Amino acid sequence: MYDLNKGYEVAKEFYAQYGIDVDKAIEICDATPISLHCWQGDDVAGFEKKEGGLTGGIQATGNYPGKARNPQELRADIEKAMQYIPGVKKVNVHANYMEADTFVDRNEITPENFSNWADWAVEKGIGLDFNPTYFSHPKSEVATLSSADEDIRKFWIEHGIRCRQIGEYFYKRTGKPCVINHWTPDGDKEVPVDTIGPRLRLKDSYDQIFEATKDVQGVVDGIESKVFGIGAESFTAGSHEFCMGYVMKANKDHIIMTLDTGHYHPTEVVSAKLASVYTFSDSVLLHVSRPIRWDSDHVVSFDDETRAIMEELVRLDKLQDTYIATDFFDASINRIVAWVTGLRNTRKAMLAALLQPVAQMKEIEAKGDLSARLAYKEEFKAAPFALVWDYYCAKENAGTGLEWLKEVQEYEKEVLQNRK
Ligand SMILES: C[C@H](O)[C@H](O)[C@@H](O)C(=O)CO
Ligand SMILES: [Mn+2]
Repeated sequence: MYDLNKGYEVAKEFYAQYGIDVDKAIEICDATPISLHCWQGDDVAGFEKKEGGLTGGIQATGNYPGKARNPQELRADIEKAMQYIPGVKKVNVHANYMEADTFVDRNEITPENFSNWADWAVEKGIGLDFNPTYFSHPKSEVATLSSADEDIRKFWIEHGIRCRQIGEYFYKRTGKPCVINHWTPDGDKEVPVDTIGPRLRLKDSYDQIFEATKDVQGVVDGIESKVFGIGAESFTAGSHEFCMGYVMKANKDHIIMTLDTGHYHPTEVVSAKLASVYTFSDSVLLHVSRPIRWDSDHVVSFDDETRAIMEELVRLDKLQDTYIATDFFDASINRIVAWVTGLRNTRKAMLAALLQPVAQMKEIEAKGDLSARLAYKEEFKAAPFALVWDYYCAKENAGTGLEWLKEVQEYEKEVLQNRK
């Protein structure tokens, strides 16, 4: 390993030329929570005592050995991954990761089914986020909250209500707000003749869920849209326009938009949407993913779009108002490597964005000096933030360079390979 302190001093000198306070950037980056999604650890399978695969138009492809088979293994793997991810973290749990000795259906889950998650989070001093699971269930085959079958719709409304109660339980146990993401895969292979009926029912279902739980405390609710899913290529009830309309009309602080980086047409980017949403909303839930040609949920990369999202949040001064969560599931590689890589890249993009002279660049733009604006933007693409990143990781004891990889590979040999 090279001399990290020396590297850090050089980087500080570089950034000082532009009036950038590197220590401050690290401090802000470190304090901004990222919510680690539990479902990378077992390919979205969950722990319900039932048979059946992943549905809802999403897919975890690959068959890499060693996935978590029970909640204890999953939490141990998450702990291992968190060791190598610097900064404040939360853990994002899906409703199908409930625990019980016997089968408990989705409309019957209670906080008790998540008490082990809460005990663990309290012990670790972390917050928990939550998600209703409106898929991988016989009653989700046609539709859930937008179903024309009133019994089915009621079943899922009850699931949504219970999820908000569990969110409040997480808040009360951890003392940290619980961010719930509401996503339903409801859609159609062909464009239906009636395109408004499912939306009116979906709206009514969300209204009923929020009305029945209006006294719930400490919960923030993201409404997530999607352009299409496998088997629902032509129509989704929860389209972007629907979800944006719902959030804006609800006009409630706790109901916000979820922007998932894989949920738009391939040429649309979330970085270009943030300012418009923030014109009308005070906060946003971000699902950081990496779509390759479709919502493939590849591991987050330190790529142009992830960097652009973080740059935009910093430039809008909205980093603190944005709930940042990861959402990907790669079953073709070591799942802990997937988590560590994706979350480190998310954090690294945040740090790189914080190491830019935003005030100066805004001033230059306001003066109309568009040539200088371009020169500044380009200059910071190759600025020495990696030296700051390495120093930060070392300071946080989160593994510098690829040190962490060796340790995860050892864990694979000692623990994951024994899982048959
Ligand atoms: C498993 C999650 O609920 C899911 O990834 C959701 O957030 C989503 O993005 C579906 O495409
Ligand atoms: Mn998502």
